[in-house]
Amino acid sequence: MNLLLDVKDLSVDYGTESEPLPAVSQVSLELHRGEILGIAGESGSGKTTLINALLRLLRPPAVVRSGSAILHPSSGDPVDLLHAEPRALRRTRWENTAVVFQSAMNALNPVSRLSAQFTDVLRAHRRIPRSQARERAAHMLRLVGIPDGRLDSYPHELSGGMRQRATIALALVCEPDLLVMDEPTTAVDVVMQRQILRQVIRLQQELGFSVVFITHDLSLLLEIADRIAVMYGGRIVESGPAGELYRDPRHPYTRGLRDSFPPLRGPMRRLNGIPGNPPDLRGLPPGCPFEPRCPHVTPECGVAPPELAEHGPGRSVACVHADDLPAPTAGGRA
Ligand SMILES: Nc1ncnc2c1ncn2[C@@H]1O[C@H](COP(=O)(O)OP(=O)(O)OP(=O)(O)O)[C@@H](O)[C@H]1O
Repeated sequence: MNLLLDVKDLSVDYGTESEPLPAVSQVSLELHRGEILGIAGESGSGKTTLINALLRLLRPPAVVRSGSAILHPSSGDPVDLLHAEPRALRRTRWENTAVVFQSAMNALNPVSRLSAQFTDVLRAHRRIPRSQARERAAHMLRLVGIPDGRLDSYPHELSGGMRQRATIALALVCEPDLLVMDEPTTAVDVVMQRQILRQVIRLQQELGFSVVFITHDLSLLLEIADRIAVMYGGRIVESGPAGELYRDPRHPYTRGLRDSFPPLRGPMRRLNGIPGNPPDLRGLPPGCPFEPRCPHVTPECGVAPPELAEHGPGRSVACVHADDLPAPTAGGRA
């Protein structure tokens, strides 16, 4: 089976009092083996809440209201990620799923040598002798360009970029099927950002895992992702093949997001921010959540939140104007 992760109608709220905050609403997505899925959206659009729900890392007051998330690992039975018992969950972590967080550079234990951090994880999940675990650690570090001589270094003895790469190598040490990366390049400069992206793509091609990559920067996703899902106000508002979605966004928010960041390749162009602020999730308008900021708003936008509907092969858009989106105004791009 080619499908690795199947998420259906996932909704997550914060707070259980009378007016909960709907951080993620009815999100459905599929991730195939060997695929890199990018999730983009402004701060507060629900990206982190979504992946924390999938990794079972949500803490109160977060509550999963509804939905399902099934992982189909390359070996073993499917895992119901939202309901797995703690033992099954422990097995799934590192073995099937791994995560690199926003603060990847600080994710390593500062008082433990790299070798110890790798062997601890390996010996908790594989019954292998320490010498073999050490060999595997050295191999993984070599894969991300860190020489054997650094195996016994402490994290503070490594440069920021090296720590970042070591964190990625550690996440991959048990050969997970799924690597989740939440803004892993936010803290590094653009040169290092590109190096890390290239490395992730190379590792992915070599080891064959799937990736969910979260960022607010759509142009960065164009470099790495096969498919992109754009979130706004806790919902997926557009998804599709990365190049197509970037070249021809059908949702005004996707267009705005694209035009807010400089492209990593090609000529410089004028940047246009999205006017207004992200929505207050406790007081969403009755119609499209993007309506108050949308340059193409018409009366029908205010009636009901548009459904995420299919628009051509592999593409879905939640906008009543997806088929007749006017050309961008001066300064923007076609
Ligand atoms: N612990 C919490 N309690 C209450 N509300 C929260 C909590 N964590 C997040 N939220 C709210 O949930 C919404 C979604 O937040 P989330 O962090 O998932 O978005 P995000 O897209 O990942 O943003 P960022 O890029 O800043 O991490 C936001 O409105 C946020 O304020």
